[in-house]
Amino acid sequence: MEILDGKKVSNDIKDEIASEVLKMKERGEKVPHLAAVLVGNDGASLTYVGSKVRACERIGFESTLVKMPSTTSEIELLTKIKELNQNEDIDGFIVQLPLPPQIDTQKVLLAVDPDKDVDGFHPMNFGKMALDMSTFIPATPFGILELLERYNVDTKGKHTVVIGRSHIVGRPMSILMGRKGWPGNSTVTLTHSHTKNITQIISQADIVISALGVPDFLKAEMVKDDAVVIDVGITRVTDDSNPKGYKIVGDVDFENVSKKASFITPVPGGVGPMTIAMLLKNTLLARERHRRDLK
Ligand SMILES: Nc1nc(=O)c2c([nH]1)NC[C@@H]1CN(c3ccc(C(=O)N[C@@H](CCC(=O)O)C(=O)O)cc3)C=[N+]21
Repeated sequence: MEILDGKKVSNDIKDEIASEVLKMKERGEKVPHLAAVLVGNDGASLTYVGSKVRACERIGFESTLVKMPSTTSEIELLTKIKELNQNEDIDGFIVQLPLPPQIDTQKVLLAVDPDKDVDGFHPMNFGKMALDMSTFIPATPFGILELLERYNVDTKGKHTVVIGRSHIVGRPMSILMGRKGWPGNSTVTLTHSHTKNITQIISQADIVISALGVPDFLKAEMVKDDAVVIDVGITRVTDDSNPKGYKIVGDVDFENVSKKASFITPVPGGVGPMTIAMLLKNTLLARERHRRDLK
């Protein structure tokens, strides 16, 4: 069994981006600028956005954190998005999800300028992704592809089973794994809460990507020998022995599944850190495109 070490690979990627930023500075160019909008003060969201801003600082990006109260109206958020769309200095921005219930998430995602949509959540970018056009690929699926690539995991002709059909992980992942090229050329089954005989389907998978959010869902008995197991789950559970008072657990019973798997991602230290690295990569891409457009 080999661990797909997202912590290490994400650090490699951040180093690569940092050296690109250095070259930009040497050429006297503007460095990439990422903005993040956080509505409300959900604990997990604060942690993630904080990690994104810290990562920007580490690699030499400019970053802006826009904090708005949980009582923010849809109009107020849409106005802020318009501002960010028009702000020439900002290359890319994200609106951290989930949003409070008074705000229609679909309206918000549609309002983001597709050229600044480094999350890849705008329908235009989602469509381009499905059609193999150059675009921003959502950071979590992008991170999983990058891990598979850097560890030379063979995906051609393999049966990939994706568990969960969320718009930000499961659905795009199912599309990406079936695309031409590598990592791709996989035969994909997208499973969800209405899937019949899900355990039987999972047992046939060469590659399992679990994006469910149910701790310990995936057990060793459910996976084939030598399966590749990607754990996208990130559930916080209380843990009094941890100074933070909680720990992060994935969907996979790592201790037992790892004995059977050929490759496996840990939680923490797997897909999570990759998500942040690929958001930065998309922001670098946005900066480069933006610069070319200005010429
Ligand atoms: N517009 C938007 N874009 C997102 O990309 C987005 C979002 N909204 N909403 C929430 C999810 C979740 N997400 C994570 C990012 C990093 C870790 C991460 O770094 N996890 C660490 C642990 C971090 C911890 O200690 O909490 C790890 O797995 O090792 C996890 C999850 C991005 N998301």
